[in-house]
Amino acid sequence: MGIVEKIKEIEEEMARTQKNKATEYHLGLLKAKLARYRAQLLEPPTKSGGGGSGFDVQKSGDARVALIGFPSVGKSTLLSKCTHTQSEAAAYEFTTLTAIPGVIEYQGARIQLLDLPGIVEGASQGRGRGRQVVSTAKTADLILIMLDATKSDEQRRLLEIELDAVGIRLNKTRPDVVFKRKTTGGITINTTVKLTKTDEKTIRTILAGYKLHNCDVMIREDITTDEFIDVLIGTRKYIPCLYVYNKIDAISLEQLDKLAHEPHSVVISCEMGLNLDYLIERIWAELGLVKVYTKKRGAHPDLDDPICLRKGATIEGVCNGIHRSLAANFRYGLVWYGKSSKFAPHAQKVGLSHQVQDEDVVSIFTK
Ligand SMILES: Nc1nc2c(ncn2[C@@H]2O[C@H](COP(=O)(O)OP(=O)(O)OP(=O)(O)O)[C@@H](O)[C@H]2O)c(=O)[nH]1
Ligand SMILES: [K+]
Ligand SMILES: [Mg+2]
Repeated sequence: MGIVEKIKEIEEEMARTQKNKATEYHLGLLKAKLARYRAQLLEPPTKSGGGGSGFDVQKSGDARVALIGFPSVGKSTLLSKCTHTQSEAAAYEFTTLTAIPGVIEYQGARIQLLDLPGIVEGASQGRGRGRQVVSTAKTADLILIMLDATKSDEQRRLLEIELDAVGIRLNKTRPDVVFKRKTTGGITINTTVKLTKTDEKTIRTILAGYKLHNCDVMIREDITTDEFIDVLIGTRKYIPCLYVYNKIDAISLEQLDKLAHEPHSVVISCEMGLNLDYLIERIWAELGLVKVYTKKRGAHPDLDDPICLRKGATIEGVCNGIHRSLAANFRYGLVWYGKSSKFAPHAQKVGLSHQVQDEDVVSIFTK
């Protein structure tokens, strides 16, 4: 029996099993098995096999944003509107057959936008293009789930299932659980909060299912059984996501209003060019990028050419953004007027490890 069949069998058994106190840990065991098979399914393919890895497109710029959606929702139209790259768009499904990168230039940042082929239900289980698309999504800093506003919201749930199946967790943070393997000493489970969605017995069953007989588990959040399995598997990707509803030119104002008010959603019309600037603002905000202006001695800050960095970046990152060799010759930095300087409007002397904030003005002094 192949892995796909084994997964099907377990899923069927889970569907048959009523959820109650008595079956809780049997279900936990099944979930653990299921997660293991799914992980196997996603192991890198052999050279000849293909299918398991993403498209071979080099990452470029400050961040990568991937477009995921069913065929003909308007992914390629969006890429052509927001970047200088043209991606063929047409009224028939599966127009796009490979990954096509474009660049969004915004606030000094160069954001790579990846147009991808449309996927259908089952993409994560199958071989070939669908798997390649969802695997590519794993490499993104932000996922845009693109939806056709004229179609049912069922499409959204189906896409979420496909991404979930390859280990992507959308708009979630890593569960606050510390897990340590040991060689002896048995299993110790500590919790700092009351567990209402799982219990210690289930957790022990799952650990046994993974043949983990010696480990320390510290749970600091009211997690579910699935979240505990995610911690054990350890390769989950926690990626922010925006739900982009396209083709709003074709729906009523009432429908539009409802979609626009859902969390993490943006409504647009590629064809009519509606709300595209706002979408880019939202992309920027979700990525949490930071732009820093540099200032030479005695000169005004260079406001035209900010350096774009990732959230949490330091002065060292600023140095590398200016010139490769700058960090090696670094003496000290000054942060001017910026939000991270406590002494605005004066300058604060800082070292390489100082974290910069959005819109900081920075001077670097070398040896
Ligand atoms: N009404 C309307 N149609 C749109 C809009 N954006 C795109 N379309 C149309 O939708 C169709 C599909 O657009 P594509 O950009 O090819 O869609 P895609 O998601 O890239 O499709 P695949 O590559 O096949 O997965 C085309 O006929 C577009 O003209 C929009 O905002 N409103
Ligand atoms: K299309
Ligand atoms: Mg396309």
